[in-house]
Amino acid sequence: MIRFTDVTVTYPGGRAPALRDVDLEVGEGELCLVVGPTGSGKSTLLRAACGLVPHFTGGLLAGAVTVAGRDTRTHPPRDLADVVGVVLQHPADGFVTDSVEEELAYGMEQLGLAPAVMRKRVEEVVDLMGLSALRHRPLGDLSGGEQQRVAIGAVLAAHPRVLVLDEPTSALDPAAAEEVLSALTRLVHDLGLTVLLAEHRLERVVQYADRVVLLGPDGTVRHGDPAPLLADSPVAPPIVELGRLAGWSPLPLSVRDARRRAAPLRERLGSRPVTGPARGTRPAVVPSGRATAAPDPITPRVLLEATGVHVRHGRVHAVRDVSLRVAAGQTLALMGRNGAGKSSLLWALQGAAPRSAGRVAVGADGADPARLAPREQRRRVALVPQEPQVLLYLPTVAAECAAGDRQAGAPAGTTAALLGRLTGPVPPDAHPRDLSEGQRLGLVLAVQLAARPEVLLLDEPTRGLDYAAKRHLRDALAAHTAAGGAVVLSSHDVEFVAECADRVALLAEGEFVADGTAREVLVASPTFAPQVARILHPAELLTVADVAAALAVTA
Ligand SMILES: Nc1ncnc2c1ncn2[C@@H]1O[C@H](COP(=O)(O)OP(=O)(O)OP(=O)(O)O)[C@@H](O)[C@H]1O
Ligand SMILES: Nc1ncnc2c1ncn2[C@@H]1O[C@H](COP(=O)(O)OP(=O)(O)OP(=O)(O)O)[C@@H](O)[C@H]1O
Repeated sequence: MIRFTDVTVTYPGGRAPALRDVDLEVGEGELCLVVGPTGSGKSTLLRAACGLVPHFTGGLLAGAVTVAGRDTRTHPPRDLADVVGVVLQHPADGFVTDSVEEELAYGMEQLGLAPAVMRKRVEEVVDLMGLSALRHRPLGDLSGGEQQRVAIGAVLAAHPRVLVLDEPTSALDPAAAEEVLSALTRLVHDLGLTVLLAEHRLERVVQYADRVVLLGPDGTVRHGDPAPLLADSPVAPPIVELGRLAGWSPLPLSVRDARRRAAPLRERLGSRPVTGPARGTRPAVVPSGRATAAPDPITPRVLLEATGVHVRHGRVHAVRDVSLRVAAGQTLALMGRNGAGKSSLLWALQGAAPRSAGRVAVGADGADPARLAPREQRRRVALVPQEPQVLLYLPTVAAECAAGDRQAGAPAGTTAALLGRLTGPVPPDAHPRDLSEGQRLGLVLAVQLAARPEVLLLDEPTRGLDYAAKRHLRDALAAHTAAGGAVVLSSHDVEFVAECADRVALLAEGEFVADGTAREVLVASPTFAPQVARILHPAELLTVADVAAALAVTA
């Protein structure tokens, strides 16, 4: 269905090809998963499969790509629209209408389908993607995850034979991701849909894949059955890392298979009570209606305190009467369904979003961040938003890094060094617009980390980041809190939260419904438990590092 013949892609100004000598055939009815480190060329491969490379991105494509027998050199994307549906990394950029229902119908209108057919198909995707509560909403008002689901629904409504999806679950909560992936798998199995899908959170998708395409750092690819390919892959989900630690062969890729293999390991761990390191014993959420108590003298300095915060967007009450307190040294993760109010709360804490009620105080003098001068505000509380590119405005990576150093009063090279640690080498003369998703996020994170604000707020900070980059980010955040800062992050990435948060608070419909140590909240949750906790339950371990440490103790 999709064929790459000896394909090499070179971008203008690129020092090396982004893809090199790729030969690949994806058969009809196959779900093919594209994996690889940050910036390794996954999006380039996907864009080549639907003709966007080189027709829209520029650059040079040598070799040939055919989709359903059509050569992309002679068939630009508009000539492929009847067979290929595409959702790229920023679904909102692809929206062409104003409301959810219009967007679901738009692709079909372009194909000239009869109104009765369109009507029926809109109902089908509303059910398939769980969009009934959103169908009359304006697109501009949707949360990140809501947008992602609408974008996937809109391409499915046109009944493509091939679906190209770039990180389709990156903004989805774990339950929504599972629903969307099962729906896609049904279409693959029952209707022969062909799916080419790139994803960093392999723990979410690998069990659905028929085949994996693994990109190397030099643009070359290997492909084959998922388990043998992942056995020595540099990018591997926790289940594979655990399998490697336990010496399982062949590697199980689903939690169910791993649980079957893990009985001896559970027994070994079960010989004494095992829990991971105790982190985050200090509550962050202040129960509703209770005045926040004055911190006692041994409590670390409170850096941010919110009391009774309420955020409304028109008729939507996104955050309701939320109180929380974040102290120096603390990393608090906000989790919850798509649309639960996490981004709205983060913007309210930073001061940019209008609060309809409540108070936010930062720093020793308890100043409201919304009233501080920009420079002082940035020193006390900084936010990396869900769409981080909005903070980038200079023409090169080097210029952004230099501005970051200047703003932070940090020695020259500080921001660039942080960026290099997070995502590996990034060409300094590249335009930020031309970076891969993970490289661009890495750049914004580096600028904000270099500035060392007292409180760092991060909205979904792992999109586009591979496992190594996430470990570096975890270490950078740990260094930030060890130096007396605090971090509040919102994330659907349960594995990342398990690695780095000491406290987790769950939001539902704008209110806190749970607050506890990462272990208390994650281990017990059917939705938010990381892979290791699911496989080794009842041992209360969250990460592969926790398991290694527990085994060392039991040895
Ligand atoms: N339009 C462009 N012009 C120049 N270089 C580009 C362009 N798009 C991507 N690149 C470069 O090509 C390389 C591969 O980028 P690509 O976006 O395909 O990676 P990726 O594997 O999808 O990354 P991520 O995991 O961060 O999404 C990167 O080094 C990137 O900087
Ligand atoms: N500008 C807006 N106008 C109207 N409603 C909005 C606006 N922004 C957000 N909302 C709604 O407020 C609610 C909370 O949105 P928010 O973006 O805070 O959720 P979230 O928990 O961050 O979601 P996600 O996990 O999908 O990013 C959602 O129902 C969303 O549709």
